[in-house]
Amino acid sequence: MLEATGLCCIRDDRLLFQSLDLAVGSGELLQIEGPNGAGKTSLLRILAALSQPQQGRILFNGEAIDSDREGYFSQLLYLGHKAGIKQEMTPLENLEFYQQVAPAKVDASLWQMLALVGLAGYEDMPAGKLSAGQQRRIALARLWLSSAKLWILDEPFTSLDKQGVAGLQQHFAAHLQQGGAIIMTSHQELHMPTVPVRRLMLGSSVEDVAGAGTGSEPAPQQVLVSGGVQ
Ligand SMILES: Nc1ncnc2c1ncn2[C@@H]1O[C@H](COP(=O)(O)OP(=O)(O)OP(=O)(O)O)[C@@H](O)[C@H]1O
Repeated sequence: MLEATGLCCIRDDRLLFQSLDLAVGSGELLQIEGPNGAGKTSLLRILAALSQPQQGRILFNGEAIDSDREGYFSQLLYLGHKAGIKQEMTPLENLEFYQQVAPAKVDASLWQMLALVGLAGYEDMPAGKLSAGQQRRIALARLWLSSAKLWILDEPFTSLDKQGVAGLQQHFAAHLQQGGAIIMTSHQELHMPTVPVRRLMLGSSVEDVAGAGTGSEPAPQQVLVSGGVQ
């Protein structure tokens, strides 16, 4: 579904990764791991076409993502690590807003959707007054509303309680079973026995770009590649 080759990312004069290849197919989950600052969010944003790599190319179903951005975005759901919700609006209004921006056919009502993500009873409270985990649940409701095939998720379990994590993992499994694909970062170990999880580890060492490619030192850091099925 998504295939990236030769990705290089420099941020703030630092080489975060280079020569990075990855691919995720229908029914697959790719977990991107690495210490703080390794470049996980930067990689996700590049894969979601929200920022540009210094080098490399990314294909979605064989087409460069830049060649048909609208087509790509219609198949993509990106959730950043911030909740990305409207604080002054209620959970229900937030979901109505999502539906307007990216209409998708859903069998359940928005009220049922909120109950599904554990927000029954909070439908009418301004989101800004809810806890971090409850706000996160509003954002995650998009995963139940969207018909996008590819999910790119930055730390989706942040602030969720045990039940929230378990419910989300179940929903991941259903999405994969229906032919979807997921690329996500998480510092958490996944407990999804029915799902083959591949892992990509970004390295910890970063190096000043000024020192890279001079021939005097090996290319800096990383790229332990995905592969092992847990
Ligand atoms: N737009 C930007 N401009 C300058 N530097 C940036 C930018 N985005 C990220 N960086 C830097 O790139 C490095 C990697 O950031 P990134 O957020 O990708 O790491 P991460 O692996 O997701 O970290 P964490 O686990 O802490 O969320 C950091 O040092 C950060 O300061």
